[in-house]
Amino acid sequence: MNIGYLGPEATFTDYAARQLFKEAKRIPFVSIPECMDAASTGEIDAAIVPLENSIEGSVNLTIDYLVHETDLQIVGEAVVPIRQHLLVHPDNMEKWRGAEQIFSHPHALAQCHKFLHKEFKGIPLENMSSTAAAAKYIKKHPERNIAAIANSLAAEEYGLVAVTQNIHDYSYNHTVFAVLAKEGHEFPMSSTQESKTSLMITLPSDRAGALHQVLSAFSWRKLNLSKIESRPMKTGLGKYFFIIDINLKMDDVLIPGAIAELEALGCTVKLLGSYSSHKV
Ligand SMILES: O=C(O)C(=O)Cc1ccccc1
Repeated sequence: MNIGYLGPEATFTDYAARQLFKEAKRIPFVSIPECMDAASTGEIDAAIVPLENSIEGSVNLTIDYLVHETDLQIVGEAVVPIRQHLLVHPDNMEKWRGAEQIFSHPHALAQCHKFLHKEFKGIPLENMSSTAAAAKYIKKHPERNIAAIANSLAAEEYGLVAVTQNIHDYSYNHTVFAVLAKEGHEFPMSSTQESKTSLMITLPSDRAGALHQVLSAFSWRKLNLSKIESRPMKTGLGKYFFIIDINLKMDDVLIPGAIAELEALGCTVKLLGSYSSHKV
């Protein structure tokens, strides 16, 4: 089995892939859309990409690409603890406090905002496609006094030194990674914790109380929701769709009943996936 992930080697996504798919061949991609496209075309069996972080919120690129650009479904998710460290080239380990630029994925920079504000005020931050891409760049440029924010796997992989550990601003820092595949793909994944069903819902336009009616379709069936999030439709200001997560695997009665009720209200409903969540 071939699993694509946001690379290069030693990203947090790579760590999630290693934990979930111990036997699979892992293939790195330079961006989330490229990884998802490869799953759509069948080049890989599944894509694993970051979906949501407990400090920074949703990875909008993943949600928007999933909804607007692909036919993929969510077939599983992994919840991974995230520890961010400041990594430098061994040549620079004595002078890292004078680093002139700090590189990382935008989510990682945001997770360490307070640390950066305190220790590196005014120092330029550079967005990279992933934390490991930042670490790889630092490895290639020993002549520059620069640093990356990345994990200990990346420190090992790229021969860097973690000069300050656990620099994320809140000790509870977890990211959810989604496993995406074409409809009908079943994945053997171990240690199931809980089940979820994710729906994308578009409301009928300009109807007072439409969202209230949507929520009541779940509420009177006692369907527990774990997430409701709105994202722009990208067709005009004020036009949004909703992502709703139900804490239950797709069944024969309750969820189909709720979907039928929503459609009768004039909503459009798309199943994004019904899957298991794994704590790794
Ligand atoms: O850049 C990475 O290592 C990723 O896998 C994306 C990411 C970035 C920051 C926190 C969690 C995941």
